[in-house]
Amino acid sequence: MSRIVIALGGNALGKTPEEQLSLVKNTAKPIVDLIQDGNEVVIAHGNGPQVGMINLAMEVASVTEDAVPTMPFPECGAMSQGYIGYHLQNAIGEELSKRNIDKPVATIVTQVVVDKDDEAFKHPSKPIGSFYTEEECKVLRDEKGYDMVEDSGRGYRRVVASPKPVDVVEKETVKALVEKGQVVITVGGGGIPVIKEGNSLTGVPAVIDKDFASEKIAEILDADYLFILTAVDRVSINFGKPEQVDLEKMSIEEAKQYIEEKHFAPGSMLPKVEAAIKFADSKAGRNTIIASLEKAKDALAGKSGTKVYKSEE
Ligand SMILES: Nc1ncnc2c1ncn2[C@@H]1O[C@H](COP(=O)(O)OP(=O)(O)O)[C@@H](O)[C@H]1O
Ligand SMILES: NC(=O)OP(=O)(O)O
Repeated sequence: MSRIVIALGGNALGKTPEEQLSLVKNTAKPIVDLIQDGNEVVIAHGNGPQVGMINLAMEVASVTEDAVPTMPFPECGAMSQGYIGYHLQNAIGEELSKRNIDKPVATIVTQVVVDKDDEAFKHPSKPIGSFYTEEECKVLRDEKGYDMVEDSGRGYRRVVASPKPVDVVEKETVKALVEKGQVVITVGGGGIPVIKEGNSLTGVPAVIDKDFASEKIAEILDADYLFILTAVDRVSINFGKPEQVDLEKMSIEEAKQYIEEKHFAPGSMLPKVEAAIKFADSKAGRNTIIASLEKAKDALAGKSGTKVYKSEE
């Protein structure tokens, strides 16, 4: 039996409520496979498209409707956790019931402490929401003051600050539930970023990378594995080129070398590999596996995915 923290990527959730409701039924299956095999599973997920959608909807509505107040960004992050968690916990609960596994599933609204002096606040880098044309991008920049960037030839997207996670506020609650054998969904969307001053926590307008937040909760829970589940079966070098090589494993040293050689795209594979290195390096026996959602069970058996490990093991 292993304790596994799973970070779910965008392909597990889709972009619209209808798409999400349908996709999470498939997402639940490989997760429940791991639970059925006796593993303790904790689930984290992204929220880039969802928090962008919620924030934009609230902004538009607050301008056009007197009855709708301006909704601060951290509250939009909290809404995204609730909305995604609601779909995920029901889908996982249903899949568990179908297999006659009696286990409660719950989503914890989770806050993650960040450093108010994190340099990331000066350099917005995390893409959220939809893709826009160049003309739409200009309108959003001028009228809403959004920071916009071109995203890998796919169009323009809004970017917000993405500070690193320092601590998880609700960690004792998560630990207690995991110890009781319950399935927990936590640090959704990387957690609601908060700054701690004295006894108070204040939300800040930012989106923490879910791969880094998943790594943080995996360390806190002393997990055996961090599973970063995405749309590709393995991490590659020379990705998308004729000489592409899909990797079964890489040591921390090799991974760092590949980062220097720029094999991993910033904002997509790079944070996953960085989170993988951090977890594998944090304590002997801890491994990260970057794999596809569908092949999570094969990845645990060493038949799929890319394992990132400490070389002396
Ligand atoms: N070196 C690489 N190896 C494998 N995939 C890569 C690499 N560089 C970029 N990618 C792309 O990164 C994607 C994963 O990033 P992204 O879609 O942002 O993740 P998420 O699943 O968290 O939403 C893969 O599906 C792939 O298209
Ligand atoms: N919070 C976060 O990392 O979201 P995405 O995975 O959707 O970018």
